[in-house]
Amino acid sequence: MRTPIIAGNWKLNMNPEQTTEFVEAVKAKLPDPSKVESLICAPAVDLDALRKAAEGSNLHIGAENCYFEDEGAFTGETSPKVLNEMGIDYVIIGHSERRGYFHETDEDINKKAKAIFANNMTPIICCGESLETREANKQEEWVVAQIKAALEGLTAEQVSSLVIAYEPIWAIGTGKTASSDQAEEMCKTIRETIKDLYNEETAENVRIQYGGSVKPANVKELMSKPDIDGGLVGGASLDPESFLALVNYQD
Ligand SMILES: O=C[C@H](O)COP(=O)(O)O
Repeated sequence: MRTPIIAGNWKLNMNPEQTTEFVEAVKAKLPDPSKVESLICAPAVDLDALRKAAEGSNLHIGAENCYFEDEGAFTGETSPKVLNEMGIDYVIIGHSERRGYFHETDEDINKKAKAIFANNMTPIICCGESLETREANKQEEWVVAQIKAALEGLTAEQVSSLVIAYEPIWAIGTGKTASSDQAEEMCKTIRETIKDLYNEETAENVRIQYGGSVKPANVKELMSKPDIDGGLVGGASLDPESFLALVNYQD
């Protein structure tokens, strides 16, 4: 049985003071973690404040990116080793904004996934097609290729424990959500791909989120789909009331 996971991705928003205020506002009202896992992924500069504020609560904490080397001459990068030492649980990798603006490749994403596992954290691997790819009806082959490349060389045990976020680029920050049927269709395809690459047990264990204009008004409908195990939420995760409505969607 997969535990749903609702994650906020704050992107380049919030400072340490706002982070502390946000956590203070939500931490007593988060759902039982056996029912829904609540997670905030924050900019690296806010992670220390996030960890301190979330201590003793049901809030998991994540980073939005990391490098694939633990240390060395890599100016400006974030070490997965240090993220683990800081008590970070999850790291988002392969977000379309990283792929697009920062030229992150499938190969980088695969190396990052391995580095995150080597440092005892869990990757959230993002995938998703552009509007152009969807209009050409090539979205399945696109996403399947991204998944195969990201998982290259990972064990069934590792894949069972990780999270995949399907985020169609045309639905991110646009207010245009994929329909719950479109989201389900791709999440099912991803699960079938993992079954083909590994086995049924691994496919049943892996958690797959949908991301792209998820908000309190549509979360319940999306979460009612059998292959959607959570949401990766940008804009609607920045407000404490909205975040609480998302994580408490079962109430
Ligand atoms: O990682 C989150 C996604 O990019 C979705 O962002 P959004 O909820 O603002 O559309």
